[in-house]
Amino acid sequence: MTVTIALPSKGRMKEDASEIFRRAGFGIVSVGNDRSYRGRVEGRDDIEIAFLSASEISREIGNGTVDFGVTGEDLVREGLAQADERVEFCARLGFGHADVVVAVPEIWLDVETMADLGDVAADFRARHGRRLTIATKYWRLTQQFFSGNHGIQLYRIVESLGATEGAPASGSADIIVDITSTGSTLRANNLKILSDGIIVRSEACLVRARKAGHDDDPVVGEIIAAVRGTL
Ligand SMILES: Nc1ncnc2c1ncn2[C@@H]1O[C@H](COP(=O)(O)OP(=O)(O)OP(=O)(O)O)[C@@H](O)[C@H]1O
Ligand SMILES: O=P(O)(O)OC[C@H]1O[C@H](OP(=O)(O)OP(=O)(O)O)[C@H](O)[C@@H]1O
Repeated sequence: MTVTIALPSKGRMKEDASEIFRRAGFGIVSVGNDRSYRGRVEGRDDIEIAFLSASEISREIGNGTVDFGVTGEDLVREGLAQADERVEFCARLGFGHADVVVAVPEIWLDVETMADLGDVAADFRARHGRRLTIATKYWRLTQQFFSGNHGIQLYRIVESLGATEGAPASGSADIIVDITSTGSTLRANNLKILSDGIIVRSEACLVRARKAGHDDDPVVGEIIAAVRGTL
């Protein structure tokens, strides 16, 4: 069987992902020209490389079109329901660190925790005539965290595909759920992270699609061991 590995084709994780595989002994080359979305491993005809965006990689691992991928844990958990049943996080790769967090305006002095936010959400309609609104592109993670983990049901998600941190100041939402790494975008927008408001501490991971054939495939085990050996 040929094992397919999906690697980021662009963006912040591209170079680091290829470098991990090079250190693991898998030298990756593009097939065709530099802009090609297919690659191979030097000296190996049993491994194929697919270059995709980080978010596409989580989807393709989820539906089993590829065997392995390198992408952020946040994207896998957002993209797939019951992620741990469908994929295995084989290794945390030490780059692409970012946290998915709940952040509220700094001037909400009485709101430091999710419990405080639950109180605000419960009173919000009586005070403002509408539900608390959350700007995010992380729908699934937000619903799981608010409704599942914290029993907060009274809120509305407004989809934000960019400049999410600007939503509270512009009035398009009250609070946000978004990714942060240095924290400077949150600070610049006068937002603070709730003390128990970290939803996922993400980094780039080697992720495997759980497929029946993998148990008997020595190449699958070889790839996991070689990548772990670089860390
Ligand atoms: N400062 C950061 N901002 C956003 N994402 C970051 C940051 N640092 C690390 N990441 C991680 O990078 C991944 C997103 O990477 P990138 O933006 O390159 O891909 P993408 O979402 O697939 O791109 P596109 O939306 O253009 O398809 C996520 O897993 C995220 O956690
Ligand atoms: O905590 P910080 O270090 O400030 O990083 C967080 C910011 O970085 C990302 O945006 P970026 O401009 O990198 O691009 P993106 O929205 O395309 O991911 C992300 O969406 C946040 O807005």
